[in-house]
Amino acid sequence: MTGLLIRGAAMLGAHAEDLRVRDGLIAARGSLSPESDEHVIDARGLVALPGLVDLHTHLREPGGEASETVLTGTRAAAAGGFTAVHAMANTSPVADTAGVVEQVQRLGQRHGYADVRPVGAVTVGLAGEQLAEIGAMARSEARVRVFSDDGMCVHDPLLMRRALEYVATFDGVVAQHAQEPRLTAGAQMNEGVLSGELGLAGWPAVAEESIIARDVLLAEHVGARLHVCHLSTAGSVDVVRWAKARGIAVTAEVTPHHLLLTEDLARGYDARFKVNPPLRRDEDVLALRAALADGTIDIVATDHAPHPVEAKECTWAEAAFGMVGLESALSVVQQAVVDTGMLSWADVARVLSSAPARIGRLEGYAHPLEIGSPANITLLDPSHAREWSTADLRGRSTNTPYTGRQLPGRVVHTVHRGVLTVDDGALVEPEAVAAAHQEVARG
Ligand SMILES: NC(=O)N[C@@H](CC(=O)O)C(=O)O
Repeated sequence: MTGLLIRGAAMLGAHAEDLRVRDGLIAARGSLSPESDEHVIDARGLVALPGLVDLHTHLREPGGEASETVLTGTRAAAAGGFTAVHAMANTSPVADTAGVVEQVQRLGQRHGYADVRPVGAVTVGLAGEQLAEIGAMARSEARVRVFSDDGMCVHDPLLMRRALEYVATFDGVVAQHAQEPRLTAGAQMNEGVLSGELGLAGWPAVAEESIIARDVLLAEHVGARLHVCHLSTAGSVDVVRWAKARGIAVTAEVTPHHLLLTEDLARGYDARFKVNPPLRRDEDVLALRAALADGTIDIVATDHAPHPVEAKECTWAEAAFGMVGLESALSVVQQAVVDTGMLSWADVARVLSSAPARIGRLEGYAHPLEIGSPANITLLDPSHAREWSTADLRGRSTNTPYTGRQLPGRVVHTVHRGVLTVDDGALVEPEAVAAAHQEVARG
């Protein structure tokens, strides 16, 4: 089989068409008849989206292979409809040299489930004391464009200024984890009445908002691009809205979980709901949804943060921060903002594919589903609904916050560079994915 014919999918949720995939590209659209060497996919009733792009994934390799690897994480990505992920730098060793980022990128290429774009650390060892080899990572084979100490905030204003100045020279971006460390020492959950009631140290909204306010001003001062990771408060939305109105080159992301879940889930002290930044209040969730709808927030990014069972099945205070999110992202977005009428499927294509690709300077996603574009395609069934369980996960860790929840939508097929990675809801085996990529490469 050298090509694919996808029949009758609703393009970006609008009118139905057939799509022909050849040599890794979208070759034709319209009303098409199958050719003898084509694999035909009946996609009637399915929505066709461009392959999803995650700007914020923790793949854990090297060093954290007990929680996730590049292979298991990209399989989880494919299952969730993603064809590209940006791999965060908080690995062990930290991705702060050209050697580590090249290693991560090559692992992604070898497995073939999704493009893996390494994120480079801003500071050596994420320690916040000395700039990492930013230029070497940018010039490396991995061509790093996104730099982040995610998990840690670049809190020293001078280092942040220097990092912004540096990345501006090659059109890179600093993705800031906005968390003032002094205001969040020992913090366990959102600061408010509930944290007092539960006896858990509070994490004030101002710890996030004050860093964003400082950094948008620094970005303006030096004329650089700033990206703000995982916005979680209504106040952060206000600051970003103000900065954009002023013409500052800032972009912002929200996670699926911050669009759906609130701090009330901490009541049971179940550490599956412990995450950085913490789940906030209803008002924050509504402000984040509205900001995504009006464009103040540019993208949805998963912050997929796998952890081993022992890091979550312990007391709240001892547990690690983080939730897995690649497999559930599209369903949670559908529930929070599509089924509520705030975003169309074309908007979803923007916030989960073309906009994150643009921020990461990733090519091939600018013209979703257009003829001549790389064939990165996600086909989903939005009418499907199911009770979420750990059986829905494809990565190595099970720390999902959605177990027992009704979630809509199901990824039925994922096509990465012309190769099926998910077929009829099931992951395609690694050997078959590798062989199909070789066939595409041979033309
Ligand atoms: N988002 C999370 O809750 N966890 C992240 C890093 C972080 O603490 O931000 C992780 O790497 O586990």
